[in-house]
Amino acid sequence: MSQSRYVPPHRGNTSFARPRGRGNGGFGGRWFPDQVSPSFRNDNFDISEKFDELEVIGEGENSGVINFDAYESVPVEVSGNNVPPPVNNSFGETELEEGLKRNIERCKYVKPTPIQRHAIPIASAGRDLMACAQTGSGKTAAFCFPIISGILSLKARSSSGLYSLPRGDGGGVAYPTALILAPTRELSSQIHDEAKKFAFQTGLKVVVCYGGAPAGHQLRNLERGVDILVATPGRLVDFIERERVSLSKIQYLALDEADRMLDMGFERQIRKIVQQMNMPPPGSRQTLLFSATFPTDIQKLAADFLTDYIFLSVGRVGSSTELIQQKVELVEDTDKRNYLMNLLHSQRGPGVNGKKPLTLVFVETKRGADNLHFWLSRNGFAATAIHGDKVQMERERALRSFKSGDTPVLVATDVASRGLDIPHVAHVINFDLPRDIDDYVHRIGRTGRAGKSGLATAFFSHQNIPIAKALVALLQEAKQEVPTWLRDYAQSSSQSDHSHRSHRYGGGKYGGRDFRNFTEPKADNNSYFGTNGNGYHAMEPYNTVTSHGIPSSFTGSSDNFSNAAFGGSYHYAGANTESYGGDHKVEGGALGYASVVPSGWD
Ligand SMILES: Nc1ncnc2c1ncn2[C@@H]1O[C@H](COP(=O)(O)OP(=O)(O)OP(=O)(O)O)[C@@H](O)[C@H]1O
Repeated sequence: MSQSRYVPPHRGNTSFARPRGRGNGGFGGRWFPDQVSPSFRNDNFDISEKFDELEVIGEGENSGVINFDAYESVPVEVSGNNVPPPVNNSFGETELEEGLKRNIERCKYVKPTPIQRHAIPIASAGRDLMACAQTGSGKTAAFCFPIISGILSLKARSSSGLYSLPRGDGGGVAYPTALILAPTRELSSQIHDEAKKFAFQTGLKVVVCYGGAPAGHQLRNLERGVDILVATPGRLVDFIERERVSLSKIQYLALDEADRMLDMGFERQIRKIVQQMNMPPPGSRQTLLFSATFPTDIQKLAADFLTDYIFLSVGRVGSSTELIQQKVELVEDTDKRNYLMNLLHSQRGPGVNGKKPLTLVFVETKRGADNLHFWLSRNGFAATAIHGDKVQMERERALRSFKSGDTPVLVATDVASRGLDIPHVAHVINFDLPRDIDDYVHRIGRTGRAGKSGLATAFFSHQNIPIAKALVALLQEAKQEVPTWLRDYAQSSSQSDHSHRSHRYGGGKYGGRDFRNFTEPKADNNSYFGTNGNGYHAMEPYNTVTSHGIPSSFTGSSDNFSNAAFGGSYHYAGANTESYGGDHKVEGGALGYASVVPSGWD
């Protein structure tokens, strides 16, 4: 892809009315030559070679060593009214507060990543934002920086008597100014750590609340006051209902993995938190939604939480980064274990810096994770497992032991698929492919982060035919080799069209653009898009700037989603409860719709 300069759309018009926002031995298992599956033996794919090409970096070395060139050629699309221009090449150009800038330097962040270049000025200008960028490209800082900076400037005004900024009422109720929501305990803990680093010595208090850990300690932290609260939805609702947290002073709301947070399972809780618990409405708070994937139907739901927002996509939404080398192997279910064993054995060698490359193995169910973990251990592999049925201490222990390299193989459900930033993950293996292509994108995104290369191998069995078409589209887009047999499956699946993904993604295309620009005009568009005061009219396309060519064939999703997705009732196109095997739960929702909670999620 050729590089091209981004031309800001409205250089002359960047002022906004709202004042507030300016602002080891693990692979030494037994070798079973007789168990090598014939297809593996005959395959040209020699994984040990691939590993020689991979960079394995030291703990914490992600910071400051981003290979920015890897991100320069990605397309950037931004749409909305009066879009603030991006900064060029340094954090110095941003309007971020000095205390934060010092911390950015301390963290060795030399220059902003593309998502940061665009998102920071937008969010600093007080604008609502729906932002998408590839996995591992620095989204956490992109929403943390403007929030931290914004609160710091609020505090400056507060100390000069211009503004009152409470943290707590002294009577045990905490009043955070910013709320960052994330879907899993581990991710919220990670965001908390990051935010604390960036808020170092600024006087800001960052507190985290998540389920599975004793509430007492978290409550004591809250009692001491909080500026930025990072939370998982369940624990937060609990604390609000116990009147230990009030959202009435929220000025900033950020949803990380926003599409997941608004998808089935979480949407009800998020609506409760955002719309039914005294949080200031859109327009009186700033809302930032971030993810690597943003299906069109979820974009539409998300519009309820935003006002006059800017849509920003860096890299095609839902696409995987070209930094990850993707392989898809045809492996029947009965062969998967042998295949895996061969892959793990072939990852021989000491690795870089004496560290073993870490391998993350995704499976579909919690029971499957336990079984595979047990089998690997019995066969001499230093492995551990993480899933939603494990108690928090076990989850933390598993992650620690994986990160340290003591158990360089981690078997996981989707609970580990989103957001986790673990240095050294060199290989992601989809032992079971997910049903949803977005989950695949997030899973493989645990490698190839911050400009580093990575490897992802998927075991494709006949059960995965429904995802074939979307997988082919994704591989093509990421300039990866597409096996002929996979193309054939994709072809046959589109003929029989039994893929529910095709409903959601318009036949394998991704919801990669601001849905406001390509929704079919309808007579009742204004009311159709809800009562959120967006002032949005779908007939008039938003100002859209694309930094360089998005292929003309790429015209967004041809959604077949149900109109009902906008109201209280939500229908997941094509999904029914039978289609979810394993240990997915179906819950009757208070709003009268069924919610499917996939295994392993909090
Ligand atoms: N400007 C920067 N300079 C150097 N390192 C950076 C910069 N921005 C982010 N990083 C590092 O890049 C890594 C990936 O960032 P982050 O976890 O925010 O990615 P992400 O886009 O949120 O990924 P995901 O979609 O998986 O959640 C982190 O280790 C982070 O410290």
